[in-house]
Amino acid sequence: MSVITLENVSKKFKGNTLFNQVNLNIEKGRIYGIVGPNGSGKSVLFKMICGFIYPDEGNLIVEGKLIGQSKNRFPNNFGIIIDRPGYIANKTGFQNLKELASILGVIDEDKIEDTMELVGLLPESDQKVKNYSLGMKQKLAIAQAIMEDQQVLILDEPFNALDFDSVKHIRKLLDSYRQEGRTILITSHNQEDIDILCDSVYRINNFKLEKVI
Ligand SMILES: Nc1ncnc2c1ncn2[C@@H]1O[C@H](COP(=O)(O)OP(=O)(O)OP(=O)(O)O)[C@@H](O)[C@H]1O
Repeated sequence: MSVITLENVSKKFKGNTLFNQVNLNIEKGRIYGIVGPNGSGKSVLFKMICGFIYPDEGNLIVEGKLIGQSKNRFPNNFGIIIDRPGYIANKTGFQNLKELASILGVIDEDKIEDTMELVGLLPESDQKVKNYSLGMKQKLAIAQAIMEDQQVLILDEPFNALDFDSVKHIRKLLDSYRQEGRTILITSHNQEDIDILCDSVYRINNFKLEKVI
């Protein structure tokens, strides 16, 4: 079953072409890797898929709905890491996640605590996010992306700043999500992450997505 479809999607910024007539089909229950050099458009691709920016041409269809129309500006139920999330620096990790969880109101405090433990953060810690290390901030980003059991995860560099054991742990977690039937898109500059996790890999090349695996 196709979860995300790109049909002839093109995108330019100030005359600089990033994507030209790109087609892509993302199937449920698989992990996809998007690779390419710095500045090739990986984050822009993810932002288009999430409805944060719109293609100049072409269609983006998520679960059968055309993204960008008034009622479907953003896909529902995506867990997203793109760029650095805007945390409230003076609050703890738990308080930040609680604020985010209050938007949809579908999870309780126990679920937030469980998710924090799952990614390797201490829910009861009174440490404010402004004093978090880079790796801890990354774990908090992962926690917000998964805490509501989001069925599609769009993860731009999810392993950034994580230590070796944490990388192994998060890889296992993503693998278990795939087995549950969730769909995951990741970028990584670490080829090992891509090789270990991904069922399909696409490289941005010549303004297209070239299938590598
Ligand atoms: N809102 C924007 N306005 C103008 N140019 C933009 C905008 N967003 C991205 N770009 C440009 O698009 C290009 C692709 O950026 P993008 O962040 O997608 O690269 P990337 O492949 O994710 O790179 P990296 O590997 O460094 O993370 C860059 O040249 C960037 O400057």
